[in-house]
Amino acid sequence: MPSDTSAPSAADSVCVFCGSSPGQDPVYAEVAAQVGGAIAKEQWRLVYGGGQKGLMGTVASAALKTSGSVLGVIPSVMATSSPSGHPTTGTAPASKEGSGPNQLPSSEVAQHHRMETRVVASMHERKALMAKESQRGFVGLPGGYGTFEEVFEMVTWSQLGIHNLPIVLVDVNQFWSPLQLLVESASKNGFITPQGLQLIHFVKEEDVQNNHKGDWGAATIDAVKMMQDKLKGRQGYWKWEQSDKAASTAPSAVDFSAQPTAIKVTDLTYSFQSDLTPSLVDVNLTLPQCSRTLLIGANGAGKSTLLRLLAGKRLVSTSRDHTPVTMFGKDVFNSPPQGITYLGTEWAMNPVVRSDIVVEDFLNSVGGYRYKERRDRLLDLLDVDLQWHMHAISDGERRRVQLCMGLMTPWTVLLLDEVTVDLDVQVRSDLLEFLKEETEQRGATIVYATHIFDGLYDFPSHVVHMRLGGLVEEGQMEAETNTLRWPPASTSDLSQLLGTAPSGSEEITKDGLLLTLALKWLRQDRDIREKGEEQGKGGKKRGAKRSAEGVETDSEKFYNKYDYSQTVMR
Ligand SMILES: Nc1ncnc2c1ncn2[C@@H]1O[C@H](COP(=O)(O)OP(=O)(O)OP(=O)(O)O)[C@@H](O)[C@H]1O
Repeated sequence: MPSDTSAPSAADSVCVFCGSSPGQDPVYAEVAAQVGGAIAKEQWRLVYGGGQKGLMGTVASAALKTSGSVLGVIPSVMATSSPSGHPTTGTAPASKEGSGPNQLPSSEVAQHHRMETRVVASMHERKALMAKESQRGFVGLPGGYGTFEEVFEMVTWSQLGIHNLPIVLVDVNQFWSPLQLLVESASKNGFITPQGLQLIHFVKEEDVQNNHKGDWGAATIDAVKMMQDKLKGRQGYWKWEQSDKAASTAPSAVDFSAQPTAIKVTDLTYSFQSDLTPSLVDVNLTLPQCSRTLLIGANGAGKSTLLRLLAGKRLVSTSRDHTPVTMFGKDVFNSPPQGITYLGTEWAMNPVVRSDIVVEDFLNSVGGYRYKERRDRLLDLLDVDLQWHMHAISDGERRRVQLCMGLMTPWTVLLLDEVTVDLDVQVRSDLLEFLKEETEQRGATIVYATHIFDGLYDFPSHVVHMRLGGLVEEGQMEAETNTLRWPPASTSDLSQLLGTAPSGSEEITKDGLLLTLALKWLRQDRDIREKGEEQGKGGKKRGAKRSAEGVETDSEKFYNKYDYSQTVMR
């Protein structure tokens, strides 16, 4: 067992979800006790819902009686009171489920650090903490709605590839069998893939009797181990043990509310020509200094237009009391602040940068010698050869020269429009790291539009979804900025954002999450656009035109008009 002075780690902990009622049949309590005892015997720590009553109390007491170690996690509204030394929000107890902290620990148990109860603010926090502290997996004993919900959230996280831990349901009295049937039926009906069926293991009476001499605890431990082996190598990016540390050092932990506003867009509507549908409609956006904002949207959503307007490349009509686009409080067109760098794809099309110029001369001509240290760092990072001739290099190499040139002079705001598209993955990854460092160390601000989401998960601090020239309101959008903070604060926020995993995609890597989210948004965007077109809003219907029967289609008209072979025949 764990020593008296050091608490057992999450790596050797298993989480048990169960009811706070005992159930009608005494067999439930017997089995809960067997499971609690077996976990302790295995020298694993039990993580559970922190309550005193019902199966919760039984499983915890059994683990402690077997000299096990227990961590209870209980929301403050469920705790009748908190033991001294436990954090509490001071909320009055609202539920009878709790009183866990009153019952446990007994002084003897507490002295030996075998029982710890953490009082948390909400049910969401409880689940997240229980999951984080349980890297052996999750066991479901009988219970009610709360237990179902906890079990299913863990299954969903597993399906999304957020974790790769076993989920084992103890089917005493065939308690979970109706659910097993439901899951099988969902699979037969094509809602759960065959791999999805493998995510849950049911411990069956027959197995317990035949192979474990009627000991449900031993059978459960074996099932967890068997599932661990089976799931080895499967995706599960969430490093629970590092998540606190990561959260405290991650740039997303920057208190953006304390940062000055770098970019402010207020009620911005913009048309390229007065008779054209506006390319931007009523855009409102506030981006704090040090932020890295990712613009996500379909082709034509307005990303480039917004970036160009931010760069002051086009005039936006202003009035005395309305300046739609400002940076650090200044009108970007009429009194642009120093240090705005815009890098777009059009640069590479300019004949000048395709002429026979040596890269070294080219960089010197734009003042590269003034920032020698930055220039050299970028030359290394972007793997640029100073002796290249601009007319005799590949598109990707030309892009690297552009980036080197554009990034040499220290900038305060960087606007990137798809310029990483033709970089190889190594250079792109190193570049993103460099850009991140620039925001963290120099307080620079970045807005980045791209359609490539590989390797991008850790990059943005804010995400903006654009559709048909406007910003789309997303679930957990921050009111002050009109953006989605990234990465999501918790795994439940993330799963809420993603909704269900797209069919056929059992495992989504950490990297794949942004792509999954973008795909979901873009599909919704297309549906909405098409519905608008059908209703005569938002332009003509795109795609092939199919006419009603007997009516000549455009392509038939064209064919009949220009079918020269028939003309020749005649
Ligand atoms: N020079 C222009 N003149 C007229 N309309 C334009 C012009 N440039 C863009 N648009 C229109 O403005 C809208 C937004 O285009 P924009 O280039 O900003 O989209 P985007 O989100 O950057 O797309 P992509 O992902 O393809 O780069 C589109 O409907 C487009 O047709």
